[in-house]
Amino acid sequence: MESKKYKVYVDGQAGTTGLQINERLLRHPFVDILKIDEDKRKDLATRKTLINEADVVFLCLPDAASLEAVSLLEPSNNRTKIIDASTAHRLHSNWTYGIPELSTASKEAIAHSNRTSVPGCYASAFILPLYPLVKEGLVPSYYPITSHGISGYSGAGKAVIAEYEASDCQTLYPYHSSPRPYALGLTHKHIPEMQQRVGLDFAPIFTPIICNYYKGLAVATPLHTRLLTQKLTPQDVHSFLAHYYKNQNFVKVMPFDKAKCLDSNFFNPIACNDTNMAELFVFGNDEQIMLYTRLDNLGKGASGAAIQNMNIMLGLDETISLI
Ligand SMILES: NC(=O)C1=CN([C@@H]2O[C@H](COP(=O)(O)OP(=O)(O)OC[C@H]3O[C@@H](n4cnc5c(N)ncnc54)[C@H](OP(=O)(O)O)[C@@H]3O)[C@@H](O)[C@H]2O)C=CC1
Ligand SMILES: CC(=O)N[C@@H](CCC(=O)OP(=O)(O)O)C(=O)O
Repeated sequence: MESKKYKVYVDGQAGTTGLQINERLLRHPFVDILKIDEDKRKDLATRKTLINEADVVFLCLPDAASLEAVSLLEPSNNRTKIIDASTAHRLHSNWTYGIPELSTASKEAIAHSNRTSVPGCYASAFILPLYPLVKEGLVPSYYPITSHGISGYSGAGKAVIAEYEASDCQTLYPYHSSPRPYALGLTHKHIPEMQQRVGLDFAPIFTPIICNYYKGLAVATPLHTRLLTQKLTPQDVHSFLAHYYKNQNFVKVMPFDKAKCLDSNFFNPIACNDTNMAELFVFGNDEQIMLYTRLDNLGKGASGAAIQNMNIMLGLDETISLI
């Protein structure tokens, strides 16, 4: 099976996510990349031909363009598999949500799917520790979750990258040098998938912060131990998560010992950069717990996750071209 070469087209291949997917495809032994000419990147007819010729299509586009790309599939085309990096299909019942580590059923669903949505970068980091805790009833579904995230500026796409990297950035955007909280209307676009995929009764209060470094993301979610369904210490929660994810290639629960996972008492949000890992941490005391996840927003937060999902959808080893 693994000797077959699959034709892969990346729609949006000049964007941040598209370029990163392309890098990983170039070292993938079982794919041939279908290229689009630079001047045809937004030409509907050319995109339609490539989309229908491909075995696998990655959509690395704004939401509206992703919806349009799906509409370009010929009605008779049951062969082409689509992996969408945008927000457009993440809550769609005909699409599979691409976090294979959540359960055996999640991975099976991806393996049998022709349509997979790559989760949001903050959403992946939020869902990974909370999903098993809610599923097992340790965190009640009615818990009023509050969470915050920090991300390098590459998460915001090429227009914002250009702002941060402009030679006159200091003059044009004097506030870009400091961390900038945003989405303070509490309607960040990842909140619906966070709530739905974890199975929370209430939308989490989630606030992200964009910072002046290129990539690397961390999401922190505090819990009061007295609001859990049973008496649990941070160490109990750590042991539970470590057991839950013990067989995963790309999700790792890090040592409970702070001396082993902090950098001189500081949490380092860039330590997963250039990997496809999501690393989970549990901190706290008898009263309060802090869940932390870090990942590369361009790796497990986007392009790495997209390739991992493709590997699973094609029945290949999920780690190909990712380690
Ligand atoms: N950056 C990240 O960390 C993550 C991004 N995502 C999501 O992935 C998607 C892509 O994001 P990102 O790569 O950051 O965005 P970018 O803005 O960097 O790239 C988007 C690309 O899509 C192209 N494009 C826009 N409209 C069309 C169209 N109608 N037809 C063909 N191409 C089009 C753009 O062209 P042009 O170059 O001409 O502008 C650009 O190259 C988004 O939905 C984003 O939310 C998901 C996870 C993480
Ligand atoms: C730093 C930054 O701006 N990050 C982006 C999220 C990146 C991402 O995951 O986008 P998708 O939901 O399209 O996958 C944001 O908050 O909008």
